[in-house]
Amino acid sequence: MNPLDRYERLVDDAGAFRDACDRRLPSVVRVNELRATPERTRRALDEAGVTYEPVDWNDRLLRLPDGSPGTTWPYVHGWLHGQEEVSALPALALDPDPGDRVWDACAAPGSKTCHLADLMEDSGVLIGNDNNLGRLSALRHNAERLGVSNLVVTNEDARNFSLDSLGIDALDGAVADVPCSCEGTCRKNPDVLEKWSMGHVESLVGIQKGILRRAVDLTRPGGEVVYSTCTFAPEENEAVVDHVLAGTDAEMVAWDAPLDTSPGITEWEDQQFDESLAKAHRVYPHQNDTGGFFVAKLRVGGADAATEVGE
Ligand SMILES: C[S@@+](CC[C@H](N)C(=O)[O-])C[C@H]1O[C@@H](n2cnc3c(N)ncnc32)[C@H](O)[C@@H]1O
Repeated sequence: MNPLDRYERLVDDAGAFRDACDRRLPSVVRVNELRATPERTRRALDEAGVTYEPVDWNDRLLRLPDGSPGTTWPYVHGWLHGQEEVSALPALALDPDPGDRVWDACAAPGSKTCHLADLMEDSGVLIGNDNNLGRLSALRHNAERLGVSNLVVTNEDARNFSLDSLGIDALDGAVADVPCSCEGTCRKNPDVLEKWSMGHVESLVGIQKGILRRAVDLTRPGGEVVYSTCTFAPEENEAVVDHVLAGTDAEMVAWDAPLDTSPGITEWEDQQFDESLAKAHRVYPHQNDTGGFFVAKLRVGGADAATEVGE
């Protein structure tokens, strides 16, 4: 079975959705402002003869029609980081402040961690965690090349993560960019569709719920948690967030995504989800010529939450 068949009834234009899923994904880089401004970086690319096109919804992102930037000197010097356009959404959604204490629960190889560090102006404390030691070396390499110095790297199962050894009582924010069935990456890895099974989806759901729940539990009242996946499967998206909303005092937060998206769904097969799941964003490949993505932003509640966020 091709899992994309399941989503044709969710999208506005099933033909355009399927066509986009069959097309190759454009190569994209993010300008790392810890090293250089977007203007200076564009000038360096001009000097190096690298062709680029601006991404209309974010001037820190550039499309490279001729492919990978890996051998250009602005890349080697950490002015650029190759990452999918939609992969910029979690850090933009969390929008951390300089000085914040932020946890990236599933951080490797570090695209979102390094973007968070950029938005935090390399200050505060950023904890990049992943349970896969091999992938953590890529995170460390990326952080070093991009000049990130506010990062603590940890190698734990995010479901049992503790802040005790870090001397931090609670987080200001967290990103849970969880392991998923990766359907939305089919434009660069068509294999994901061939290997897809409902059993695999079901095996991920418990892990996803555990990681998001831990992120909520570690975050202070009024702090925010972003949950993201690169899959379309509602079982891994709305159903996971719905489960955590029901078991905690966290609430969905409306967030204006800077590109075309569809709202999160509130029913799927025989399941109903909280109406507030409509505040989540689904990104389908044909909407912006990107990969597929899901992002939900939650605010942690509790007695102090309203005053903490100045409401
Ligand atoms: C979608 S990838 C993260 C990509 C990363 N956020 C980035 O932008 O570069 C999911 C990651 O979760 C990690 N992972 C899987 N199960 C985990 C767990 N229980 N605790 C922590 N990390 C986990 C995987 O090793 C993988 O690196």
